[in-house]
Amino acid sequence: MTNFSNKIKIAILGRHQVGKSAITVRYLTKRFIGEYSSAHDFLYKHSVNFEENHVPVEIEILDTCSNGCSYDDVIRWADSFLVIYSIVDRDSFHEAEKLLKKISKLKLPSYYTALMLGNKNDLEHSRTVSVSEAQEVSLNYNCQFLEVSAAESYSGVQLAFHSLLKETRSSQLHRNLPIRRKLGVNSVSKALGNIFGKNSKADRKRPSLSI
Ligand SMILES: Nc1nc2c(ncn2[C@@H]2O[C@H](COP(=O)(O)OP(=O)(O)OP(=O)(O)O)[C@@H](O)[C@H]2O)c(=O)[nH]1
Repeated sequence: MTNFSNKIKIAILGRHQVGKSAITVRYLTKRFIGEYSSAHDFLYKHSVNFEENHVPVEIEILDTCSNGCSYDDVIRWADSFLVIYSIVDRDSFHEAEKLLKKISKLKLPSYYTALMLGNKNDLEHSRTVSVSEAQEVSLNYNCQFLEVSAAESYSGVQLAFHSLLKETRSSQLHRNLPIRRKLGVNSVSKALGNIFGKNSKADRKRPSLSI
């Protein structure tokens, strides 16, 4: 049995007015609320079932208020990050990229997961950030990418949170496996050997794939 913490800490980051609170509250209550007080950070504690085995996982979501703070403490605190920009605000996209850069520097060498989320895609007519450039940034920082509208769709917001949570969960599980059970080079090589028949008598002369 593993004895690691059954908790995931998510930080919601992004420029002011991109919809950080709208997305957080939409996920937690399924409702879209147009205006929020944004003078303080809010920490929400919640229990969710997003895995096939239906074991509830404790999550903490920190909805930050973008008051010009550096976020350093928040970045050190969190295991995973929802980095939000608005598809109608280019500055917020550049800020999301800067935040991903900062997270990757501050979290090294520890593992973290991140999802870059373009919000307000109901405002397609005013779009200033294309999907392809956002995809490129997400590839550069090895994070997931999605676009949603907190105003129009609960399911998109739920998908974003659950994709992030699933990735975070599987990385936690993998890191807590005993070393000999992790899929190392040897076991990858062995698995490929099985697939390509390296170990079967009939195929011994087949060129083997070495890693
Ligand atoms: N059209 C549209 N408006 C949205 C959407 N999500 C949020 N908004 C609006 O955007 C504004 C900012 O939303 P907030 O959730 O307060 O944004 P925030 O990032 O938490 O703001 P700060 O705390 O000030 O940084 C509000 O007027 C929301 O109603 C969306 O998906 N579509």
